[in-house]
Amino acid sequence: MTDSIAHQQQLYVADGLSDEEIAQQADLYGPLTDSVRELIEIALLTEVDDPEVRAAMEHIESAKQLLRKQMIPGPYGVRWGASGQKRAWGNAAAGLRNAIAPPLVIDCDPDGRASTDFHLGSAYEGPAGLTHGGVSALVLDQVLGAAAEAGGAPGMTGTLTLRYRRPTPLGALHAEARIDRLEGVKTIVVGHLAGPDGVCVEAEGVFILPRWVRDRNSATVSDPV
Ligand SMILES: CCCCCCCC/C=C\CCCCCCCC(=O)SCCNC(=O)CCNC(=O)[C@H](O)C(C)(C)COP(=O)(O)OP(=O)(O)OC[C@H]1O[C@@H](n2cnc3c(N)ncnc32)[C@H](O)[C@@H]1OP(=O)(O)O
Repeated sequence: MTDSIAHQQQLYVADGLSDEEIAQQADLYGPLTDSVRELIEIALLTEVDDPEVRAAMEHIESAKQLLRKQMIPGPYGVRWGASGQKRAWGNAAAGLRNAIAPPLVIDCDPDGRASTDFHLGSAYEGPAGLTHGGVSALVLDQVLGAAAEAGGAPGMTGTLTLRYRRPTPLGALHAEARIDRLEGVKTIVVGHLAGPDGVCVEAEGVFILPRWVRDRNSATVSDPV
């Protein structure tokens, strides 16, 4: 096994937190993330002058110093609490603690479907006034991956194919996906991203459970993990 796979495995952690402790953490850090996300948008659009910018930067510096006092070494990884509740809070598309994430709140169905209504602000701009194509890919990767996982056939993205049919506006958007078929260890998922005028991006993804997980799942209990 390579060092990078061993490192990756260590970032999937069962930390045994109770649902109550998880809710407390979500209540504490969720609003912090929302506030930082808002700050990104404000920093992008503000037109205040020199003194205000300098004063704001001093406040931001103080906040950074406060928050830096105690930190996990990072990255956040994926964690499970005592009840099996999963926290991918560092996830770039959906992480509760990631201010870069729009964030996506994804509804999942065990029949292998996932959907989300979300909002992209000015921070996700590509062409003038429109959503960046890479951000559309980020959203679709996550939603298609969530459908695969919801249907009990999770995996990492092996291939993601996109067709950008019409420009994607910023603002209120919708994405959805469903498992199309299983081919051995591959889960093929289809989906799309839509704006108010209809489908903007169509997607097909091939999700594959990595070999190291497949090997572990097929190991007997007496085998070392
Ligand atoms: C403790 C729990 C652990 C959980 C583990 C994770 C599950 C995730 C669960 C939930 C996710 C929720 C949502 C997330 C959404 C976002 C996802 C991302 O952003 S993922 C980041 C971007 N993707 C990568 O970085 C992949 C990098 N590539 C790899 O790691 C490998 O290449 C991988 C896993 C894709 C395939 O490696 P192999 O060693 O398992 O593959 P081989 O055994 O050689 O092939 C198996 C079959 O797959 C085909 N295949 C291999 N690579 C393919 C590819 N790139 N595209 C299409 N098919 C491929 C092969 O032809 C073969 O097919 P034939 O069985 O013969 O029909």
